[in-house]
Amino acid sequence: GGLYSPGDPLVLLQVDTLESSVLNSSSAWLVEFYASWCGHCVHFAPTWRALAADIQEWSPAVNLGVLDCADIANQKMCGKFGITGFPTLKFFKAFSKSPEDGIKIFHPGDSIQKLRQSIITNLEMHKETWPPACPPLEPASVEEIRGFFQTNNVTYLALIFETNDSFLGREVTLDMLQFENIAVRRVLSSEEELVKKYGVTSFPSSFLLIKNGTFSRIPVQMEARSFYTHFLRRLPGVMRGPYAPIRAPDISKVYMADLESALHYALRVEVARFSVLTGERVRALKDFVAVLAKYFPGRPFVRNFLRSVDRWLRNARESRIPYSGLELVLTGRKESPSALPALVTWVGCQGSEPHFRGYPCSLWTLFHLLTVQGGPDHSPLEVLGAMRGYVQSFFGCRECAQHFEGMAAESMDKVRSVDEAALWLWSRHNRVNARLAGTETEDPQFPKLQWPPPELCPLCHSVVNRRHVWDKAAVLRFLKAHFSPANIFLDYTEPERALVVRRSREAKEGAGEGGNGEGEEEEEGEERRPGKPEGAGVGMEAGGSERRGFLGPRKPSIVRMNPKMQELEEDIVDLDSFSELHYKSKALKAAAANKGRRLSKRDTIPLLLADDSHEAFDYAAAWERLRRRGLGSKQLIGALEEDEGDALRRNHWFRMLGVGFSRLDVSLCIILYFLSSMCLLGMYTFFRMRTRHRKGHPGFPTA
Ligand SMILES: Cc1cc2nc3c(=O)[nH]c(=O)nc-3n(C[C@H](O)[C@H](O)[C@H](O)COP(=O)(O)OP(=O)(O)OC[C@H]3O[C@@H](n4cnc5c(N)ncnc54)[C@H](O)[C@@H]3O)c2cc1C
Repeated sequence: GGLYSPGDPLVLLQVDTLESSVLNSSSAWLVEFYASWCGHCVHFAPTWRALAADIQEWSPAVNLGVLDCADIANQKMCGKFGITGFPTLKFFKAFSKSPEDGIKIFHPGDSIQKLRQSIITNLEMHKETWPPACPPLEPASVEEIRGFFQTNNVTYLALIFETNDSFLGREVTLDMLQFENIAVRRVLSSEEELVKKYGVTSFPSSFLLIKNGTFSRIPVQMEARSFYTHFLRRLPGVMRGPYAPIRAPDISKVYMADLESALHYALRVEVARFSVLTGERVRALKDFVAVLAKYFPGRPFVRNFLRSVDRWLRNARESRIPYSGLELVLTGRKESPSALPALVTWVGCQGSEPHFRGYPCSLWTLFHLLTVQGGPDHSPLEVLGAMRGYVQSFFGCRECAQHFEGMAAESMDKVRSVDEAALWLWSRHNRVNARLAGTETEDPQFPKLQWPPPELCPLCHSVVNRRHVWDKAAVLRFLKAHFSPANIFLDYTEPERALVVRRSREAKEGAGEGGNGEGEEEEEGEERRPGKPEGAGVGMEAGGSERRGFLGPRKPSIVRMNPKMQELEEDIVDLDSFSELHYKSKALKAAAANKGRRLSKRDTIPLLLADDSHEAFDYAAAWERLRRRGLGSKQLIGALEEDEGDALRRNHWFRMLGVGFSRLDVSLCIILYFLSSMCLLGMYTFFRMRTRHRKGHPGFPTA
């Protein structure tokens, strides 16, 4: 294997990603071309890795990458980039046009500091093609500082006074690139007016100017990069800007990034575990993709892509499909290859630790979403059946699959309408939530609640005889609104433009294959595409970290444990437990809103694209570990699974709802209108009577 791994904070380039990454990029790139067998490269790797960690905050002004020229697949590409010895470091200015534009940096033996400085020197060589994300690095003038707060919308300006040969100011400027509400400028010791104005006597030293006109010396133990950076990042109001952050997600939204990541993970990781798909798995995959193609309310190019995969699968009549064939369709040149992201990005499903939430959360979200997309005339079991098949055939958590299959076998076939299907899944998911509340799989910052909590849907909850009862009609309305396309937000999705560029590049690479393939069948593509396509790994998983169980205190489940009561009424919790739920959901909201944890885009987990399973983060294994440790809530499972959902017992409601919500809404409006008129009438009568009464008692004091 290569000298670097996906856990390193640099980009592992390959034959098919090198050019698309470093050419025409809005970032500058510094790439190490190495050979894994070369001793110098082995010695140099720790330096390069450390440099990558040291300047990772400089992205996206500049990115660091590596390419292993010893990999046969990359050899030609290394030739194209003029690599003759190893390691070779090449700097590509932003918007470089061709491989020849790479500037060789001749000192691979240099220290990290030297390399860092070399990056700055090269960044400064940009003229009209300055990388858009890179702040100005040139020394500030008196005029610029004088009008700074008039022309820049920031609260703070840090001035770093230094001699001409110092890199400190520029390093701190780049270190602060991802932070908003602050700017950093270097001021040269030769800039006498400013030096005098701030009374600077030693270099380097630095001053913090605030928008309100005040300024003070930055109080640091040492006039050094890390001290400045540490101080500046903690100023009130300074926060990560648009380049890095995934801010605390809003629990009332559904995020497309989660859904697209689920598609990617399901199709390119979970299904990829099987080198050949046969029998049930073929059927399950076909059903899954068919409902995606039909109902996934994605961006148009993603929908096109899903339709083309669906067409391909429908045409594959054999009872065995080698994954390699499907993979060509998923990454193949004509089939919108980049419609699926190459990374998973969890937004609404991001956990407070990498081993929490993520994929299973996104899978639930995806299926809830799909259940509410169909109209009343659609087959009620279409989506649920596809989910059942997918979970049974592919979901890596085998214990989850077993439980889910248990629930499905018990009552899924009693579902009679699309609305019932949505409610069935909602109620079964809540059972799972109840079972898992307080166990090791629960993210302490996202407690497993009975969902939707009152903050999200007050009307879904009511209290009868001091017991909490769901209003299922309201729940259904809520599900339809929450999982409607209008509530899906595109934050942190890869913009279509970037994907289109990648697509057209891949189309160019597949020269000779005219047409865009929309509406065409693709079987002939199988034999022709050379090389190993992206995503070829089997059974690989995201992230470098192992899934750890959270061994926090066991929280009480909110579902009442009395099995007798459950026989009568599902979805009823007692009121005390319900307050607990309420409290928990408050905590959740607080966690989401002000916990102060801003999730970083770097938390985005790059997928291992080779079969690097030793580092792989394997949900199945993790679940197995948890299982062996014992979830401690088996009794609850038993109790819960005994009880049969009563979603189907209130059929008259569904029939009534089946008429359509608009009519229901209109009736509600009329009732409300009537009630408010009655209220007004009542008030009118009351005041009239009072006036008459007063008239009769003139001595009564007036207010
Ligand atoms: C089919 C399936 C079976 C599973 N079985 C197990 C198991 O047996 N053991 C185990 O340890 N883990 C199981 N998991 C994983 C577990 O359910 C969670 O997905 C995981 O722990 C992550 O939890 P989470 O906090 O992100 O929320 P999740 O429970 O994954 O929920 C994801 C999102 O869906 C929404 N949501 C929550 N509840 C509902 C609801 N009732 N209706 C509609 N939307 C809702 C919320 O917005 C929530 O953030 C299963 C997952 C799936 C997909």
